Amino acid sequence: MMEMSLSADKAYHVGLVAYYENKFQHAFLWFLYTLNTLTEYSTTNKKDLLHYLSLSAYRFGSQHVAIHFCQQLLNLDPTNDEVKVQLSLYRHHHFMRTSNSDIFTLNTESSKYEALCRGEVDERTSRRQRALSCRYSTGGGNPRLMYAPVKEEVEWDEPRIIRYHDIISDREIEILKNISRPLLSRSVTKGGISKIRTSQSVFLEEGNTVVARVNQRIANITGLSMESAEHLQVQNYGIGGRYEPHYDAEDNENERIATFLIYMSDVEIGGATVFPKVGVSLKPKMGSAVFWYNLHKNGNVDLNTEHAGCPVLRGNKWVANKWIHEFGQEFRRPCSLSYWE
Ligand SMILES: O=C(O)CCC(=O)C(=O)O
Ligand SMILES: [Fe+2]
Repeated sequence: MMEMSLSADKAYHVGLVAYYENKFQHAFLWFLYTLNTLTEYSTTNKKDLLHYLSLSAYRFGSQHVAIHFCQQLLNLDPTNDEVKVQLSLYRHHHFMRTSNSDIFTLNTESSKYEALCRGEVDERTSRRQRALSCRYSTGGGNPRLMYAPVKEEVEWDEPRIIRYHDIISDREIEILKNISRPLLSRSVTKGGISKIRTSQSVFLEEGNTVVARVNQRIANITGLSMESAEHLQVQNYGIGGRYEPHYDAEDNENERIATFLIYMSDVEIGGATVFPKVGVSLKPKMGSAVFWYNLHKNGNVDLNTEHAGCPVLRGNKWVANKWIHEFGQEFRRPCSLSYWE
């Protein structure tokens, strides 16, 4: 196998991107890699690199590391007054205490999410595995599914996450992609365009027969009313595209009671849907869908349903979201007054 390693210049570039996204610990580690792999052929300027090494250490809260690299910069450029000022600032500045001042060990708040995305966590212990099962389902006796039951697999017990296999054909997927492509635009979150959600998406209205058919199928499978559901949202992620940990629902009236997420592609590497609070990772499988309730029966957000779409590392990811709301489900998923459910 060919040995692949990232050049110093490319690593420097990655470091800069991380730095300007305020991910200082990541940035620092990329800059450190750059420093260790720098050769006479590299175009990266060593002074710039040392400057960013000290800055990212400073921003991360590691005073001695910031001073160390600032000192190295001064050795290389002894007459630079700006660096002298910087160094004295570092020496006298009151540093913010961070939860982890060991800069070499990645330990950020999002570490569980990242570890899940790297495939390093699997909470599916054998005890837990035994609680999981698969079966053919008729959506609770829905006549439309009596002779064509769907393959249902329990992916997780709490929160209950169900995977439905082969619920949409390759042909239907192709049609949905084709009608979406010219309409896609940068996805937004509640606050508008955001670095935490880097994908393109479009809401598709029911006018198209395939869209209407897919919506009807979701109603059949889940047994829920589509009365207050949002339009089907097709979403496409390119390389690096992701959606960082978030909840689909908030504490408002008529919230997103459930999410039905259809995978319209496989992803070669990356792109899993992960639930950091419980440690579950769902691999996109074209033609399958996953379903979960975002709300407890008492209407509160189920805090374990926090989830993310991991960065796509290789390939291209297509999904379609159907967000189903509370209104209309009163008799289909009765509410509970209990604090616990
Ligand atoms: O792409 C995924 O795997 C998750 C998408 C998601 O969570 C969303 O769009 O709300
Ligand atoms: Fe989501």
